Amino acid sequence: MPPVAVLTNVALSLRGRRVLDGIDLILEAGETLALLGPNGAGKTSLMRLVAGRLGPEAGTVRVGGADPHRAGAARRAVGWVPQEIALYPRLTVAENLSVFAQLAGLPRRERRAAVDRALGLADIEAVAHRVVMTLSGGYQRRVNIAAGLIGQPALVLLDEPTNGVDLAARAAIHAVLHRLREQGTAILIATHDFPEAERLADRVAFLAQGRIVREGRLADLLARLRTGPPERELILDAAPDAAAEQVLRRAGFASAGVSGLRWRTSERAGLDGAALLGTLRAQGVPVGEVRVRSPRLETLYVEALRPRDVGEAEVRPLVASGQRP
Ligand SMILES: Nc1ncnc2c1ncn2[C@@H]1O[C@H](COP(=O)(O)OP(=O)(O)OP(=O)(O)O)[C@@H](O)[C@H]1O
Repeated sequence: MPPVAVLTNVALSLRGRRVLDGIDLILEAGETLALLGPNGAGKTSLMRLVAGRLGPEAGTVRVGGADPHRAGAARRAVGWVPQEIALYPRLTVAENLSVFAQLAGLPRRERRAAVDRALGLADIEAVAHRVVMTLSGGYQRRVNIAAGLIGQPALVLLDEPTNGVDLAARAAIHAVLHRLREQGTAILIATHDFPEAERLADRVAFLAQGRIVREGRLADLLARLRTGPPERELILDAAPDAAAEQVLRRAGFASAGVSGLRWRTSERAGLDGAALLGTLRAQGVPVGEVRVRSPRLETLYVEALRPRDVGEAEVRPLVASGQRP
């Protein structure tokens, strides 16, 4: 099956500033790709290109072989779920979906079935006749997703769909994404939530300053990482004083929480646990326990975004200021 979306050497500038550069990305039919990156990295901009809301400054974007910025059919193959709730607050859920069905160009006779299908996929039939503004934030998010699914798109783009929702709503949204995946829909999801990306994604791409700095199948990336030395996590008996903190930092540890009691290696140094415990204690660090931690997506992300030595630089600063003002 041909890929759903292909981006080739894409560049984009907004108000004279380069926000994406050299983007090559392929999304296969039915796969879920998680886009991770710091604020301002360009995730939303990349999705807007795939949705055809923007055209690239250089390179090409293709959805189902056509340019979504110019071809309506390609645009309609993409369901866009924006980060903010984009619904009519005074209309009911079903009325909202009906409006979105009309906007998606569905003929009148097909709209009712499309609304029912989207209600079912998002598991929100129970609130179909509730006015949107009376719903909880979690339900509004699910309606927002249902609106993006109304035209049965081959590819759905979700921009931080679980941002700010409680655990129950998050689980409900994940269930929607699993259903979509089961029916063969390709999904591109921007998220800051590592466990979410691990749970949902087949592939991940890390974006930093407008460039993809690492991309691959999640299982392959993690497997490669796990062949290296394990990460170490220290549990301290007491918060370290300034001297102990210095020892920890020199040994490559970083604090992993606000209490100051948990520290992790960023270097993944190969020292054995007992030796590490002895060495740190001898230098006045109140270590209670050394744990082995299996490297996770977060480890990959930190590694991928770490500034490289000159000459090895994969992450080239693209714009002088880099981040949002
Ligand atoms: N309409 C716009 N005009 C000018 N600059 C913009 C516009 N929209 C975004 N930008 C800039 O483009 C860069 C990328 O922004 P984008 O929203 O794509 O990043 P992001 O990775 O989605 O960030 P976040 O995680 O905060 O949502 C940022 O520097 C941002 O300030």
